[in-house]
Amino acid sequence: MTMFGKIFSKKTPKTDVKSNGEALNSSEIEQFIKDTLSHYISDNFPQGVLAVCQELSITQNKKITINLIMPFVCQGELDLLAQTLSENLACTVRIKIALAIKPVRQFSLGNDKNKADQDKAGQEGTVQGKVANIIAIASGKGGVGKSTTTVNLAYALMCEGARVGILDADIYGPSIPSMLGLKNEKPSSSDGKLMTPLDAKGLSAMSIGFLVDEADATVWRGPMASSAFNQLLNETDWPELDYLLIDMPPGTGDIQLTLAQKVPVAAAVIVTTPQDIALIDAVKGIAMFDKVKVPVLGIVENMSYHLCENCGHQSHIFGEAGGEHMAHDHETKLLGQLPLDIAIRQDADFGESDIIENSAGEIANHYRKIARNISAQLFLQCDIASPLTATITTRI
Ligand SMILES: Nc1ncnc2c1ncn2[C@@H]1O[C@H](COP(=O)(O)OP(=O)(O)OP(=O)(O)O)[C@@H](O)[C@H]1O
Repeated sequence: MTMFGKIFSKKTPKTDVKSNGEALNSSEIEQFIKDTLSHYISDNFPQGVLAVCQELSITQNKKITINLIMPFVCQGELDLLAQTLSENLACTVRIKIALAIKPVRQFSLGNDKNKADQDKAGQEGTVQGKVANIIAIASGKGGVGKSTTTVNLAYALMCEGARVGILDADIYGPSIPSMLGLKNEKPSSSDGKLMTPLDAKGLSAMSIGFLVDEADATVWRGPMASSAFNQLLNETDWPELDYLLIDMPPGTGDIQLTLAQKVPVAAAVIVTTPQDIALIDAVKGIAMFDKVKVPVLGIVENMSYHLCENCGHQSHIFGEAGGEHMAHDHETKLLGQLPLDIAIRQDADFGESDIIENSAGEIANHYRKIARNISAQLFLQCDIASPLTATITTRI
């Protein structure tokens, strides 16, 4: 299996001049750009960029700007392609991406109660009408860094240009408020019916932790927890969002199964560490989503290695390549690996975000790459317009 992020780009000739020494004219430059875009192959562009691009326009002045409308986040990846084009054309080339992210699934939930919830949500213009795609972030085992990863992936998707919300479904240990720097904050309501989500550096956030004391929530039994969660999801006045990430409670018991069934989830992502006991529970997580027919996009291996700040040595504290083997054995993708890094722990503890402060930094790059893989795989694996599942028409 290939590790995500490797780019398999077909070589294009260095070509600011023709073989006879003449400079390329503007239509030759345009053709060269289109050829490069269609021949660029990576895990997220298995059939090139043009196969998934919805609109392309090119402006040529002193600089060249390529405007693309895309169905998933990819700015960080295509910035690298713009660099290659700049070198090849001996001129500054920028790729500007506008996103047109559509819901990959339509829902008609089975039982009457769910249907009623859904209708109510639809009428009130909340989750069904406003949120394009809900992605559940789950882990079989507790403490593997699921909440930390959810928060950072939400910021990373935002850095890539998406409109993102986060919903803390970890009813028994809502840690998202403090990770977002919103501890002790309360949501308001403009109409006395729907709650306005809190804003965390541009993310729309909702958590049971905003509404009740942590100690009160921990004693809730299944139905109470599940109805509290439904309220959070459907009685929040979500703005228009491309993605709503749900931080699921750890485990694969009844509560998790009920949530996975009740929520109109487009797909799930499993977070694990490379440790054997975490992997065994992560497999249970995959099985749980299979049971309720929610596609699993892949797994994120957290705390994969620690990089010594002094000598740069990589140590695999929780074992090596466990996530990769598991993904292979269960025919899913390894969406990426994250280091065990003190800065990640400190940001989570202090409610800060290096991803927002330093969006081109090393930590941001790790999360942004995984965020792009999630967004692309959701489109490629689940959307009817995906070139892997259907033929699409490209408008150029
Ligand atoms: N990549 C990382 N590097 C360093 N510390 C991390 C990393 N990921 C998570 N942590 C730290 O590990 C601890 C557990 O993380 P977190 O609360 O996100 O786990 P969880 O799986 O959501 O836990 P729970 O099962 O309680 O919901 C936290 O202190 C967090 O700061």
